[in-house]
Amino acid sequence: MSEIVFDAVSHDYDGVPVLHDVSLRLTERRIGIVGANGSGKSTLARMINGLVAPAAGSVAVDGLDVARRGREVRRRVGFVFTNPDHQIVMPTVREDVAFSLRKLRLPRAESDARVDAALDRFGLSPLAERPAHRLSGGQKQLLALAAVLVARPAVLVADEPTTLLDARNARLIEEHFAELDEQLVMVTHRLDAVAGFDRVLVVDGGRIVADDRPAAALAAYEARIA
Ligand SMILES: Nc1ncnc2c1ncn2[C@@H]1O[C@H](COP(=O)(O)OP(=O)(O)OP(=O)(O)O)[C@@H](O)[C@H]1O
Repeated sequence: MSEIVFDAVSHDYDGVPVLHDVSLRLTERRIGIVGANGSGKSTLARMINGLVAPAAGSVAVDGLDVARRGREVRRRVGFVFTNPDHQIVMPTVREDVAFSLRKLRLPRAESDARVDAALDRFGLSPLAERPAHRLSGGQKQLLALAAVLVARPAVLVADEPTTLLDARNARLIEEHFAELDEQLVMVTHRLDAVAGFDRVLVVDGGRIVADDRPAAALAAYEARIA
């Protein structure tokens, strides 16, 4: 597994503090981040691949400082957004998955094989030639996942990947996440989704207020919101 290290990280947006002196070392395979709206979860998640640069402190992935070695870090860390429309960039499903490989300059046959395998892994092969923007919400999120994982990141960060989905699709996507071999850091409001994870962080007011195995962390969270 990769080692994700937050060292004394604080952050503010336009002078409004949102994270306060967060230090963490994340090495587990499946890590959940839960907490109230506006508590700082997305900001924390986005720092792992440099979408947000900390105002103070530093974040490193496998010893690579995210602020200085962003390109290398982003090769290791894939990111899945809440809204898949924000990351679908090509007209068809197949083209969108293939687009993720463009920078790797792989031989055509290898690139085709990897795209086929990624489509197959998420049940998208029958939709390969369909316009990506006409997929259902659940299918779009599967496409976003396929398009990120085809590049073989070591770590996947997902920021509320099921929030826009109906209950059935949310469960389907969560099942896919649960089966991933890649290291996963997932922000979610669906507490059931992280119950089987290795570690759960509870964020409140920009601080990590619980950091434990799921049962203990979720009990601490529920006690706070009761
Ligand atoms: N780009 C931004 N500019 C200004 N303020 C921001 C920005 N992004 C987030 N914030 C603010 O920072 C705080 C933390 O936001 P963040 O998105 O990290 O929280 P969150 O825990 O993920 O919330 P939610 O569960 O609602 O998605 C909030 O008060 C939010 O309004």
